[in-house]
Amino acid sequence: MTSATGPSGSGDESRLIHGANEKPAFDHDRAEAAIRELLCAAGEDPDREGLRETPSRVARAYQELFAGLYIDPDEVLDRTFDEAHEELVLVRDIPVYSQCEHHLLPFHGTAHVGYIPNEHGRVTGLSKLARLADLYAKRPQVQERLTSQIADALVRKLEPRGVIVVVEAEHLCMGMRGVRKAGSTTTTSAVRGIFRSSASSRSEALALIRDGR
Ligand SMILES: Nc1nc2c(ncn2[C@@H]2O[C@H](COP(=O)(O)OP(=O)(O)OP(=O)(O)O)[C@@H](O)[C@H]2O)c(=O)[nH]1
Ligand SMILES: [Zn+2]
Repeated sequence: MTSATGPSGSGDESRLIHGANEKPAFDHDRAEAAIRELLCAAGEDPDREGLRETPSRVARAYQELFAGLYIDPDEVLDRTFDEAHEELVLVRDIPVYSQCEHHLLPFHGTAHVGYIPNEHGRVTGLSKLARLADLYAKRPQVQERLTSQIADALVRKLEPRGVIVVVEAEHLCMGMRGVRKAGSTTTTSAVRGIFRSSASSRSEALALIRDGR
């Protein structure tokens, strides 16, 4: 298992998350022109009937696939509440669809996100863990950074005793091209706090992630 416990990588968000009056947006027209150009580069005729709408359609699709660039992760976790619970909270098998930033091809699989609340019992809604995974996935990504960004956002907002994130994914850039190892999967983990310092806490959480009991 690759352990992604380092800093959150090169995903500098300050470029994209501005103040409320200055919302950055996906440039649909520019993306559309780029896709048209790509089709031309491939020797296709972008004006033939089947392709006529394609540049605009692909631009809309990428707007959706990269939507996570324009959402502030801290806002997703803004609504926290106190609940007297100081044990593990774990959401398993969150489907993730992302794109590797090297080839802009999909990698997809599941994320498992767990944390132990701090002594005040600061927790967030379960759906927010899935929203967090989703928004970081909807960016040009590498799996290691996706994994640690989810963990670091939870550390920032919940100040929990520990966080564990495991992502298992198949990269189509390794399947449909290049080395052509379809079906191979990559597992990455990010552990923070008690899950980093205590091997037994980490093993317990990993067993729950693996078996669900
Ligand atoms: N660590 C990591 N590597 C990734 C991820 N997604 C894709 N890659 C790898 O990024 C690497 C890019 O390698 P390059 O040699 O620059 O590109 P390439 O010639 O297209 O490489 P091949 O895929 O081996 O054909 C490849 O080894 C991919 O498998 C990811 O999430 N994490
Ligand atoms: Zn790739």
